[in-house]
Amino acid sequence: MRKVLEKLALSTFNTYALTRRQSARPFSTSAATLQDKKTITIFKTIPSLREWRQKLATEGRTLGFVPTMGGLHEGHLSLAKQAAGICDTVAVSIFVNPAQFAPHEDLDKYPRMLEKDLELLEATNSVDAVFLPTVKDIYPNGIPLDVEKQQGTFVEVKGRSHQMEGQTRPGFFRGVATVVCKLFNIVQPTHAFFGQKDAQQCVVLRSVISDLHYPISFHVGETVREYDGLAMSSRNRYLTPEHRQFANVLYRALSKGKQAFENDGIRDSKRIIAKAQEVVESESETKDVKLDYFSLAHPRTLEELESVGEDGAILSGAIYIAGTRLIDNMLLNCEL
Ligand SMILES: Nc1ncnc2c1ncn2[C@@H]1O[C@H](COP(=O)(O)OP(=O)(O)OP(=O)(O)O)[C@@H](O)[C@H]1O
Ligand SMILES: CC(C)(CO)[C@@H](O)C(=O)[O-]
Ligand code: BAL
Repeated sequence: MRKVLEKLALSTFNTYALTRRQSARPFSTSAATLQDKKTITIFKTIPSLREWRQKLATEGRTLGFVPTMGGLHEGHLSLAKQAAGICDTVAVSIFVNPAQFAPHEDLDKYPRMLEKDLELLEATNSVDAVFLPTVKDIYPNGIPLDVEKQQGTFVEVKGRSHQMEGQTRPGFFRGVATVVCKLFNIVQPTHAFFGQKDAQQCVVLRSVISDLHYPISFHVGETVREYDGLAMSSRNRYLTPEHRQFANVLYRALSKGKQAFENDGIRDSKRIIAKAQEVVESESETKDVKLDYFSLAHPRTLEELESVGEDGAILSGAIYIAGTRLIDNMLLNCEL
């Protein structure tokens, strides 16, 4: 893999077939298995990706797309595997999108580990193409983090972007919707895959697809969790071993809220949220945990609910553990 990446850095070509380390395979591996092994092609420019995409179109193949910001974990890999189960071909993008970070947020320290990411994707045997655009390609006008200074075209989803995550991160969904539209226009997938962990993002992007008439089927993958319930997230890497020990507090809190709904039949929003709050507040007294918000929202409009009705609800929250922001959610009798 290191050789491949060196080649990638040095070469002036646009696309690269990853050479498979066949010599590292067990002697007993059958010819059929080797033939079935996918070869990942890496695209670093928009024209090279478009050329590949056009060829797929002439062959009438479906294309599943998993946009990511890298720092990959099992959550991302599960989306790639889900895509491979549904689509003929799978593309993953890795692009740390400046437009979704506020000036005070963690753009600079966000995990960047391309070599490891490619190894993980290769091991899934689910991915055909990886797209690695540059910031200049995606934002030809530049992309200052201060929204007031930005130039060019941006996509806003009104009514779904200002609450929950959007209250603390006001420009966040504008940045997400904008980059995802750009990526959709470049990659032209037939199917797109997003994780339930980012529930509001799913609702916002489902609206984008429907409002802007993208001919793309939208799929949501279940949240993949660590052994103790902590939702996998690239930002979990920021946690020290000490903080990691209680980082599942948000999961425990949301589980209490969900239990109140499912086992005790409680429908009143304040009472469900109070159950979750109790858990975080009791730990905040002794540990470096701060609650940002809990929300009980309608699964499509994201309006805050007074009580859970027949459409169900998204119970979600965000906390800070020693300054690291973690989000999670549970679905009460609904789907995204
Ligand atoms: N635990 C998870 N289970 C399933 N999907 C996930 C999980 N974590 C992230 N995803 C999905 O992977 C895609 C790419 O997410 P992203 O690269 O931002 O990773 P992340 O782990 O969510 O990082 P962050 O720390 O920025 O929240 C998104 O659709 C996201 O919802
Ligand atoms: C969808 C996304 C890749 C857009 O940058 C990002 O918000 C993410 O990884 O969830
Ligand atoms: N998965 C969401 C990416 C972000 O927090 O920027």
